[in-house]
Amino acid sequence: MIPSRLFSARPQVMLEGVGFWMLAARVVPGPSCLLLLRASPRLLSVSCADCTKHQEPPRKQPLSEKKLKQHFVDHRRVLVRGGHGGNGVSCFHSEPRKEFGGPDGGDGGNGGHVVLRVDQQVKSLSSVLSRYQGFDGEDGGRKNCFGRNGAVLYIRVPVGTLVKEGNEVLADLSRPGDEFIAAVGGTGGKGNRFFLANDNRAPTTCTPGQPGQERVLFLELKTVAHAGLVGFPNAGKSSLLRAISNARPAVAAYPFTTLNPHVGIVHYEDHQQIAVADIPGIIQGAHQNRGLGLAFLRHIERCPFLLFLVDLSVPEPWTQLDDLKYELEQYDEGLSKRPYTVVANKIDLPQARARLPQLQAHLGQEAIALSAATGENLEELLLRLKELHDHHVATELEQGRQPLRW
Ligand SMILES: Nc1nc2c(ncn2[C@@H]2O[C@H](COP(=O)(O)OP(=O)(O)OP(=O)(O)O)[C@@H](O)[C@H]2O)c(=O)[nH]1
Ligand SMILES: [Mg+2]
Repeated sequence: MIPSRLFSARPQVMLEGVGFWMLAARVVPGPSCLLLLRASPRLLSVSCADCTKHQEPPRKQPLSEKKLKQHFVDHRRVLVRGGHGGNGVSCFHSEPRKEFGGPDGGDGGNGGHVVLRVDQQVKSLSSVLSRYQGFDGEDGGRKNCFGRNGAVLYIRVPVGTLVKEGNEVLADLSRPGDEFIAAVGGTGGKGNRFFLANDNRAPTTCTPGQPGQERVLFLELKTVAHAGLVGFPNAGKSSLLRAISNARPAVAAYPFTTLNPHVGIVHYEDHQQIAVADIPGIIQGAHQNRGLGLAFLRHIERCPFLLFLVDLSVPEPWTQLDDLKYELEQYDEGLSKRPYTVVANKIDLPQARARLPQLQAHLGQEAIALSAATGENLEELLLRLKELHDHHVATELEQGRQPLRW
């Protein structure tokens, strides 16, 4: 028996449906409004007060897959340069009756660092520019005035950004709020006051500010999620993600509809959130660059557990699992050995339902049979997802690591 209060994915979907019907009822013009429209065409431009009062502001349309594709960037080459240090100043204090007041040139301020900072609101590297120049430090001034330090320049990057210089990995920004100093600001120069010594009471020396550090970094995004959805094209990965989460990847009856990874969050009643990543479909021979190749598999490298989605509507569906595992192994050894569960989709189709016992027999294990389209048996998947998540949390804590939190 499955406790119905454990998760809230279906009620949410139903609530959305209720919202839609309420909205539809409101925008239908009332009879008085129709009368007005028929009576005088000139009144058409004047909206009915009754209707406008209840009309809701137009909702923001979700981005289509095509637009997301334009905006989704998962690697970037960036030139970063720290701010230049301010120059030290050489000058002497002088006032009436104190003609030789000594050196009073202040130091220049330090140049500002350029810092990469993880921001959960940022979903891709598309907002990252190709070059960044940090803020310069201010020059020193008279009367021992020190220049102001350059402010830190923050570059906002998504969770899961890998920072590389050449082949060396410098940082792995996998948690919200993580920061990495990409380029250090130059130090400020010294004013002549700094060089005052017993044997030199009137130094004229001052030093210029140092240029900031400059380097070329390669940023690579590896999506961070708890579960990775792996399956052949058209298996229904995006449909399933839409059914269990608030993500809205495009769904269509042709292969390779999804070209970029999408992350959806499954909300449970105990406020637990599990992130599920839908990645483009894999086909046989993907490791030889067939289909979309395997480059996008980096997006499931960070998923501690996997959901293998098998399409029951095609003959011999069990071969899909072997092929998927093989391709994953080709990409990264051990990837297919992560904790996983097999999900058999499209159970609503009669021929698919008939293949289920055969699939179970071939796999030698239970597969979760469901329908992403009708929502049948989604509860079992949600429970299994929670189990996998709890297991992941327990093993991470056992090994003294912090489990991934969303
Ligand atoms: N009958 C039935 N059709 C489904 C079900 N799930 C998905 N489909 C259909 O299968 C087709 C492919 O669905 P998608 O969700 O786009 O499949 P995908 O795995 O994301 O495909 P790619 O993005 O190309 O890899 C669509 O026409 C869906 O309507 C299901 O449970 N039952
Ligand atoms: Mg898809």
